[in-house]
Amino acid sequence: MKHYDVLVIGTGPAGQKGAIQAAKLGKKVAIVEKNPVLGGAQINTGTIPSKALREAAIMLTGADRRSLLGSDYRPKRDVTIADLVAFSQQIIRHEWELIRAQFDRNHVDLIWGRAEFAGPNEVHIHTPEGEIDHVTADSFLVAVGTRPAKPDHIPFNGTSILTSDELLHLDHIPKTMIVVGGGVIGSEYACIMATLGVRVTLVEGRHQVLGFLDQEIGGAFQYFMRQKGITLRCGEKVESIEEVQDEGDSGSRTLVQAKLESGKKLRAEVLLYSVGRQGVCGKLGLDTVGVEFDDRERLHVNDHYQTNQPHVYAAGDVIGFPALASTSMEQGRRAVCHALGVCDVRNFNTELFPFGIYSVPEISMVGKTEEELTDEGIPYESGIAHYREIARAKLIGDELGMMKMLIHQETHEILGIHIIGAEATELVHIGQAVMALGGPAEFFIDNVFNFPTLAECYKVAAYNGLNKLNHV
Ligand SMILES: Cc1cc2nc3c(=O)[nH]c(=O)nc-3n(C[C@H](O)[C@H](O)[C@H](O)COP(=O)(O)OP(=O)(O)OC[C@H]3O[C@@H](n4cnc5c(N)ncnc54)[C@H](O)[C@@H]3O)c2cc1C
Ligand SMILES: NC(=O)c1ccc[n+]([C@@H]2O[C@H](COP(=O)([O-])OP(=O)(O)OC[C@H]3O[C@@H](n4cnc5c(N)ncnc54)[C@H](O)[C@@H]3O)[C@@H](O)[C@H]2O)c1
Repeated sequence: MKHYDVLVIGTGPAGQKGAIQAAKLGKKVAIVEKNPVLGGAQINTGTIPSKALREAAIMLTGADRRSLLGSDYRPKRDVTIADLVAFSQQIIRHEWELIRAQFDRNHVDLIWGRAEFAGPNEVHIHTPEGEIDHVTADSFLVAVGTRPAKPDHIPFNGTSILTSDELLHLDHIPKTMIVVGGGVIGSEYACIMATLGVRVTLVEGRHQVLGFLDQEIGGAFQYFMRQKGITLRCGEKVESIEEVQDEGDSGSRTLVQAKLESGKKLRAEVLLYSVGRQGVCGKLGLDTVGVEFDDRERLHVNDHYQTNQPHVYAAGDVIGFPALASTSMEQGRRAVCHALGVCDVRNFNTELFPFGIYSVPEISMVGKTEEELTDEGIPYESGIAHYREIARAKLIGDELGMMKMLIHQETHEILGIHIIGAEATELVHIGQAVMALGGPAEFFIDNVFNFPTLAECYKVAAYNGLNKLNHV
């Protein structure tokens, strides 16, 4: 039986970075993967394919540069989602090779198969050949991710009633689509599909899509969604979903019907069900170690990513919020550092996690929203930069975007950066760095930015906010 210092379960971003960190510390480490491919949701079903689809849709339609192309630019209809996703296959293959090479270079043993605990320090690996490998380790990192929630009462069929994983295999671009759930997945895919000319209706149980956004940005986003032709049904819940025969002018065809609790009936060719994700801990044999999970099969951990059994660590989506590729990587690395007694890992300020939403337009934020600052009684002023005032934004044809900088009224410390528009997810890191280093808004006044760049927004927003504070 092979023994390791650390055994990692799952090759998504949390597992990968945890395994590499253990190897860099000179430990004997193995990583187990049950799927025939490396990289988890980040590479195969989530981040990379959805972003590739978005880029392809934008390239095809010029959607983020409408003011240059004109608003009636539409893609050809004979392109399929699978064609668009094919664009991502090259990137995905490259990522597989990169991960594989990293494991090889760092002497991480890669074991293919499904891992299941058989005791406090023992794991059984059910290999693709139908055998069981027995492995022991001193510490474990559980990084098994999540899967789309698929409640029993929804008649998923993989062709017209779909999860976000299945959407990637759609063999045509539908004319109409219902999206259930206005979280990050629902909002991103609603925008991508609307960009491709699909008539989208989005149903969200709460009164706003992406409810965690600063309300002004959220309001602007909903306005842009409607401008793209998306019908928003907020504050509405889906009661039932079924396939029905529709007798239209062009003959009989099968459609999906969603009945809302309010009694409304919506019909479309395709329905995406994206109301959150579900853990996969049930089949991990965690009872044999005494590790508990909640009713959504997620693990609870302490600040060091330890479960209730100190030698079993967990990181990534399996531990819940914020459930991002970006944060999962860092959690995996930190968990392993703690397991191996490395305690001098530098500041990890969870208050400064950035959020990047790859909708059309892009949205990104770091720090507090206006609503949070008001609730917490922190006095602030807001500085706004509209993209239409920025030369670079005009050059690239985005005159609708905006940046909002929230500035402490007394100390002028930056409390939050909120951006909607082209390159928002890149731009936010300038603000994040200044916030992390405690710089005041005046930094942006004194700093010289390249011209023309979108980064100039920082100067304009800082002037706007500080002028308001000085009653100019
Ligand atoms: C559509 C979509 C878009 C997204 N876009 C973004 C984005 O733009 N930015 C961002 O930061 N995040 C994004 N995310 C989230 C991101 O993909 C996840 O946060 C991230 O992949 C989680 O990493 P992880 O390592 O925890 O788990 P995963 O990536 O889910 O990997 C878990 C791995 O564990 C394996 N595994 C499970 N059980 C076992 C077992 N018993 N034995 C062996 N192996 C096992 C699985 O096969 C899988 O390979 C997106 C997600 C989705 C679904
Ligand atoms: N850019 C990114 O960082 C990115 C992109 C995609 C996904 N992700 C991650 O993937 C995870 C899953 O995303 P998600 O969007 O599936 O889940 P989510 O939990 O973010 O959103 C689900 C939404 O569905 C709504 N909802 C629930 N039940 C409903 C019902 N019956 N009818 C109507 N609405 C209902 C909820 O109010 C919520 O707004 C998230 O943790 C997210 O962080 C991140």
